Amino acid sequence: MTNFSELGISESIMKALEKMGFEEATPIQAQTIPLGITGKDVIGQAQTGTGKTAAFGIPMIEKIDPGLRKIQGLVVAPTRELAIQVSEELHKLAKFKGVRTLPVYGGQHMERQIRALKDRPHIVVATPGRLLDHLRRRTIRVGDVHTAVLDEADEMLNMGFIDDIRDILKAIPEDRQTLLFSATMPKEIRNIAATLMKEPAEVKVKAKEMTVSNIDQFFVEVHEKQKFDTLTNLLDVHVPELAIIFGRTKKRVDELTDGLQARGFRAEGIHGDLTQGKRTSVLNKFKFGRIEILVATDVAARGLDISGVTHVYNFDIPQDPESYVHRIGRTGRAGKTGEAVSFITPRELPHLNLIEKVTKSKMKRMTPPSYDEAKRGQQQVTVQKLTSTIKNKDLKDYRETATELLDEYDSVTIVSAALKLLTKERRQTPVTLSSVQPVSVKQANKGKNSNKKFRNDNKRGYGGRKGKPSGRNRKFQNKRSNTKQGRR
Ligand SMILES: Nc1ncnc2c1ncn2[C@@H]1O[C@H](COP(=O)(O)OP(=O)(O)OP(=O)(O)O)[C@@H](O)[C@H]1O
Ligand SMILES: [Mg+2]
Repeated sequence: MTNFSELGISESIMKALEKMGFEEATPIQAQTIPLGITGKDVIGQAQTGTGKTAAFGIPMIEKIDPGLRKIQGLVVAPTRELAIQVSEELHKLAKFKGVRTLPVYGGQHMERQIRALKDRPHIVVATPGRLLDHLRRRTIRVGDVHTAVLDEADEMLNMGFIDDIRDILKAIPEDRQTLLFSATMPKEIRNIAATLMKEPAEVKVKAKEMTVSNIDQFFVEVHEKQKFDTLTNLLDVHVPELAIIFGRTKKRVDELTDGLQARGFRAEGIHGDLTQGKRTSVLNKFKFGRIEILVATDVAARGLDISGVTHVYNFDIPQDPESYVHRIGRTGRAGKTGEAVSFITPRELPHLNLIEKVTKSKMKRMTPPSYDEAKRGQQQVTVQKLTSTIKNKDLKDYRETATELLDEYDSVTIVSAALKLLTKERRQTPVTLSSVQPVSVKQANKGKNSNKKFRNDNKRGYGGRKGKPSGRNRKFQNKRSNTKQGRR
């Protein structure tokens, strides 16, 4: 581990790092911050949850002149929630320097956003579609931007976004510094990236596996029709602090959420068809623990940093290995441990092998718990509640009634009744989900080593926009008012 003081960071940021409780630099930070400060273009790749945000944020903030009230740093991120989060992290890092950051994303009121932009932030963190809208309307000026960052660069350069990103970068002065970061960087994307940069230094934090070792990875072989019961049994046995469950489509997410709620779980869904207000409120509820389960499409797969996520379930196995890496990376962050469980139908077993091969990691087979085991899991939760009440609560108001009860019934009967009352018995409400096609290796391999793979993703509502005009010369076209980027 490296001390931040060895990296040439100025005092105001050092103070911020101390306040944030960052004691030592992570490897990607140690390797890219000094390079970034020299002004070099950097492609940075390191596992999920290892602090890439500060790795690109610190060099960018170092170069900002707070006295110049112009946008000097621009970060582009694939989803709205990520833009908000990155902006918040940069704000924390930059506040003692007097550098102001602003997130700019689709689904937010345009007029309000324009007013906020007129307030002259130094750094803007934006989603591509909304950023292009502003560029076209000339409500954002990027002529003074000296540092451009693509967070989740491989996602941003996939076929759904590449033209937008090219247009955005073309609007920024050529002598800029460009920083690209992600946990995954398929070769074909890296080649595209290089065309947008000036002799980039490639920094890849060496790791045997693409996934972090502090995530325990499991798979459960399960027939499609048994998936839902298996999921609720697992949840009862694991008792996650916070869990994210990934489903393949928006409809699937809605159905899963309804089913989980019917069985008494505090779950809500997030996907691109919800209003931005709803998306924000669901995510906030999850962050603050008012719901325990977030059911999501891949809209929540990249970059989101929510502490307390102990479990990730791939209710549907993702199509591409990169998506697997990012999804499970929502747990096991900043050195914490986590558990990931992927549901695989028998026909999908070859796909599991493919993911393991590409990510160079192994998923251990997990035997799904039975309903009885799930019930015992729930009882254990009650027992814990009961014992902590015995230890910590003043029970004197209840003693007299308890003694009376003991005159009438034996103690085991009374305790059993109390346990029954306190235990969340899952109503065995039958839940039926619409059937989905299994993922096949053939399907997933189609377009491997070409960008078609990403085009397929976009058809699934994986980040691209519908009805998007194509062609490179459509710079800031007027027709593009209703942009839908980031909607999954
Ligand atoms: N040096 C550090 N010491 C302690 N915590 C850190 C350090 N750097 C970053 N963190 C914290 O670690 C968490 C993960 O950081 P971050 O979100 O930047 O990871 P990431 O590499 O971008 O992950 P992903 O690939 O999922 O986007 C955050 O909560 C961040 O505040
Ligand atoms: Mg990140």
